[in-house]
Amino acid sequence: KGEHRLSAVLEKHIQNHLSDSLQLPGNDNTWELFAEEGEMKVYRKELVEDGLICDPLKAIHSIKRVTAREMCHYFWDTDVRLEWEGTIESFRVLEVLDERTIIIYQTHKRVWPSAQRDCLYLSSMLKIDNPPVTDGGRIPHDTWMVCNFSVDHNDANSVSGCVRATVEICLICQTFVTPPGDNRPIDRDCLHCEIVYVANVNPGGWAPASVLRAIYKREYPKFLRRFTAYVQTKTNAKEIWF
Ligand SMILES: O=S(=O)(CCO)c1ccc(-c2ccc(C3CCCC3)c([C@@H]3C[C@@H]3c3ccccn3)c2)cc1
Repeated sequence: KGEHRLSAVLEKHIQNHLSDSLQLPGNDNTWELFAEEGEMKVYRKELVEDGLICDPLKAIHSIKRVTAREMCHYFWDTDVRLEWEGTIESFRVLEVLDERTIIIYQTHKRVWPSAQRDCLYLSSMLKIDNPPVTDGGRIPHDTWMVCNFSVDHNDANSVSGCVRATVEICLICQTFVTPPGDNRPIDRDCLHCEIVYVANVNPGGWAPASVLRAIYKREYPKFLRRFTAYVQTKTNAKEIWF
């Protein structure tokens, strides 16, 4: 695993997510369930910082026939980003820190009446070796994570007029395998992946609370629905990638 100038700060973000993002929101009453579709449950908290809506979001979901590595790979890999991400207008990889850690500058489609937003963040994908066992004590086959958090960078000649939003986002995925029994090979029907997606987005500048909360309410469930369906389709005919 490559060491780079941001390895230490990345490690801190990873440890924070492993300790708090894996806490399932159903267990405590601080999270409000605001969208539910089948296995997908989306929770939020109301949080205002300096007058800006920074509502933390946490989603849990169970996706059949895919592995944690496949989910994280397609979430992290910028080659396919525009195939599933519907809210970004453009993005550029500014720097490659190692084979699974990059720095991205992206602009989001403008949401009237607020100004257009851009984001500048480090994105890293990694395998968690000693996986934290979620409650219920079931043992995952393996655990992968993608961590996206805002950083500074000189080369981000930002699009004029954009307000810089800051993000702290994490996707943690665990593969569960139900052996088919009597020595049959494992196929995709034996797999499912349980994910926790957390997103803390600070819009970086004023926008009407009602507009932002409407965006969050619409965009997050849409993103989770669209992205998970994308990975199921993309991997369906492929060899299982643990
Ligand atoms: O999971 S990721 O890493 C995937 C890589 O793109 C990620 C997700 C979302 C954001 C994000 C950044 C800024 C804003 C702005 C727009 C107006 C004011 C806030 C939003 C708003 C919430 C809407 C949104 C929600 C879900 C998905 C996309 N958009 C979201 C960034 C990264």
